[in-house]
Amino acid sequence: MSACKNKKCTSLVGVEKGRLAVLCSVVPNLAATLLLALARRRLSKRKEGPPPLLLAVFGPAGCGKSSVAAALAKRLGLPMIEADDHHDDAARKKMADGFALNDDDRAPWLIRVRDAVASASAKAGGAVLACSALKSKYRRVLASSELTSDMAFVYLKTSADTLRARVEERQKVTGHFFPPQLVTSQLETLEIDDNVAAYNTERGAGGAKALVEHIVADVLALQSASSWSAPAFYAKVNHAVRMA
Ligand SMILES: Nc1ncnc2c1ncn2[C@@H]1O[C@H](COP(=O)(O)OP(=O)(O)OP(=O)(O)O)[C@@H](O)[C@H]1O
Ligand SMILES: O=C(O)[C@H](O)[C@@H](O)[C@H](O)[C@H](O)CO
Repeated sequence: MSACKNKKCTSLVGVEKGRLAVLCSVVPNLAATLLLALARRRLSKRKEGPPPLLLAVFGPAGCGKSSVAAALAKRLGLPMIEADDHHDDAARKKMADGFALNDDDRAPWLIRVRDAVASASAKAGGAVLACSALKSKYRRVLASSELTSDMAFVYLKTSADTLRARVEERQKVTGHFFPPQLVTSQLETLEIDDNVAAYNTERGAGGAKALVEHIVADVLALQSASSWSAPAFYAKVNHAVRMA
């Protein structure tokens, strides 16, 4: 049996080298045909409409991600996904008992959250997520499926004192499971890189409501110029303090 002579084909084979070589000997130019079909599918998907608007509001406990994500979702007419709803009982108990989650605890949870966002976004053409997503690699997991790859990350920058005060107050008032003593570990775990749009939650008057309007204005400005994308969003906000 002769091996496939198509150069593109040899670059495609990888795992299925043997089987694809056999197929290519039967169907001439199979690899080129497959590549063309794939490119056409991608193109037709893009032509169907604007890319989904996927925002992930993230940061340590108490930064306001649940409040801000809920208001953003309402304002933008999109579903909201709350990552806390996807923690299993063991993880909730661990945190309630005063122990921080580690990478292993968070790994399956991040996949569940990613998949929930993907399915909500596929139905609604976008979604707003509230998720701690403290490390860069956690954010990469959230954006790791085809349907979530356009996810834009909104970081709510908040001082340690404010975080502690908000989490303490919330626990007193609502009996929320997350204890204030875990705020330190949240801050130690937090990693901020260039792939985020950072908003300061403590500057200016108007609290969470005004903050949401700033975020919406930035997003809509890019959308109305047909230039919405996560990198364009980061460049526009560029870590600037938006609550001046
Ligand atoms: N910008 C803000 N200004 C003042 N208070 C705020 C602001 N954002 C949120 N809060 C208050 O802080 C508390 C924590 O907010 P929220 O539950 O939204 O935070 P979170 O980041 O989702 O926390 P967690 O991840 O622990 O659930 C709430 O009582 C909320 O009303
Ligand atoms: O990654 C984590 O450590 C968790 O997601 C926490 O951030 C909590 O669930 C949340 O803050 C409580 O609401």
